[in-house]
Amino acid sequence: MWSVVIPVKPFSRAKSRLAAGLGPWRHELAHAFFLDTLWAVRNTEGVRTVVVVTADPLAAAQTRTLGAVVCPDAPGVGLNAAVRLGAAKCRAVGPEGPVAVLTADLPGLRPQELDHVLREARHHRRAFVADHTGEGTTVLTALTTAGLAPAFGSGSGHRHALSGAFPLEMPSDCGVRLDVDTPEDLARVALRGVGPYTAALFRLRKARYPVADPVQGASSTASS
Ligand SMILES: Nc1nc2c(ncn2[C@@H]2O[C@H](COP(=O)(O)OP(=O)(O)OP(=O)(O)O)[C@@H](O)[C@H]2O)c(=O)[nH]1
Ligand SMILES: C=C(OP(=O)(O)O)C(=O)O
Repeated sequence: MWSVVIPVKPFSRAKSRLAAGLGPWRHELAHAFFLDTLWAVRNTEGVRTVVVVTADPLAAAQTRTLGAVVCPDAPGVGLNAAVRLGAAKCRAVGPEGPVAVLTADLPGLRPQELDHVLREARHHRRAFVADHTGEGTTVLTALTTAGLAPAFGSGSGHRHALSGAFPLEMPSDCGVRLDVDTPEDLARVALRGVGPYTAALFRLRKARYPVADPVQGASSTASS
């Protein structure tokens, strides 16, 4: 059984690369992306413990509501330190076992995809899934929490590979590789299909988002 760590920065500071195209709505999107990621993880067979590392009070409250464990983030220490805090929390709640770290911006993630990734990752001391560009990382796994050695950040896919993590091959258009950083990423994942929270937000705000509406399938256009 797997432990999963999901690091989540405060929604008010999230998705700066979406600012140009989406302005203040990016914070709502970051929130919906997190909920869809957490929902998919919680519905993945073989996942026992989910630890969300965050300083955001709303993310913390909804983490508890969805039956996951909150690990308070230390302000200003950055993503890799947050991942290490989450790994330590997994050890604390125990028992020690395999752990996967997922970014919280995977609104197209499907439980069966993550199940496949975790089954494959079982064969490797350390493994990762590159994002759809091949440059970043959306999932990092290790058979023990001490073995994670996270190196997230720009170009992390190459760093994880160079440090010995096995690259798990997944189609570039599957949800586990479709993290959303830019408006183009948002259009890509919207066309593929998003989880219930992001889909609901699209319907609510579809006049604001210049992307295909995953529910209607039509292209949303600003109506105001
Ligand atoms: N707990 C925690 N999570 C973080 C931190 N920095 C990034 N994350 C999370 O790590 C994942 C990747 O984040 P980034 O793509 O670097 O940041 P972002 O807010 O999604 O996008 P940008 O603002 O455009 O960089 C997301 O799930 C973030 O919420 C941090 O310092 N602490
Ligand atoms: C933190 C990462 O995500 P991004 O590239 O979206 O910053 C990463 O790929 O390691």
